[in-house]
Amino acid sequence: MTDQKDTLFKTVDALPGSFKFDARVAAVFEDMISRSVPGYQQILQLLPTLTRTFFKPDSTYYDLGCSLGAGLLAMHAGFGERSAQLIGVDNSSAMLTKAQQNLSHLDQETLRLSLQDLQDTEFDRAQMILMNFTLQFIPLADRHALMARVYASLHPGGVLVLSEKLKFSDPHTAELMAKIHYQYKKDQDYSELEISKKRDAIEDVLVPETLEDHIARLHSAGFKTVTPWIQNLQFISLLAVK
Ligand SMILES: Nc1ncnc2c1ncn2[C@@H]1O[C@H](C[S@+](CC[C@H]([NH3+])C(=O)[O-])CC(=O)[O-])[C@@H](O)[C@H]1O
Ligand SMILES: O=C(O)C(=O)Cc1ccccc1
Repeated sequence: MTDQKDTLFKTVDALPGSFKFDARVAAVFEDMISRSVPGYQQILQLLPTLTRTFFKPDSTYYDLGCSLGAGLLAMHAGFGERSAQLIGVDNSSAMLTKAQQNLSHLDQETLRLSLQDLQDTEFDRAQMILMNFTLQFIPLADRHALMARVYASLHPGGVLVLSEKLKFSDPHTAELMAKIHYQYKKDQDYSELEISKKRDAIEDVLVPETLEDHIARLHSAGFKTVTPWIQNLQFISLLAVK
């Protein structure tokens, strides 16, 4: 996947809560998420291994909020020579157009991309469902119902991979993590102005929750085994097995 450097907030004015997954974001998204989310590449690197661990021939692998298709590509790498189906869902046409290009080498039996709101998506039976930093954009009140439908769609023994930005209930921990993440962004060549504009733009659009709230929701949706498998600062990835 090729991509431009993310200079969006060097030029764009950021009104509070104005962040959208439009064409300007899609054009720089790979660079944006890699330079903003420590450990994003690590998750993608481990996904083929996870896919092989849970692989079930001819079953379905979802990426909900698939953006440019990075997670679909990583799961496909885990298929090896074996056949299975990938379904990517995203409600941003700018993202999905680029995903189509990035995944154009996959045939129609292997890949389906669906331009849809997750809230309106009916899920087929699946072996693995990836939600890599997507639930955080779903309205809080709708999250439980969505996770209950995700649980219902999985085969017994199937796995949900849920990656999210965390909120911390202890203010000292919250401040510490925010401080290191701020430095991380500066180290990635974002200016202080770019960082503060992005923070304003995603306010109330990306709504993080605590680890405890995520774990409690996953258990109440029915998952028996729920565990973090990767964490970098406030960016965590959980495994939930049915
Ligand atoms: N209601 C919704 N329905 C469908 N899609 C949605 C919805 N809300 C948001 N999205 C989509 O969810 C994606 C979230 S980005 C995921 C990164 C990717 N998983 C990756 O591994 O590269 C994460 C981030 O930007 O932090 C965007 O493409 C939105 O259009
Ligand atoms: O930039 C941030 O602070 C984030 O929380 C990550 C992010 C990455 C891509 C789009 C929106 C938020």
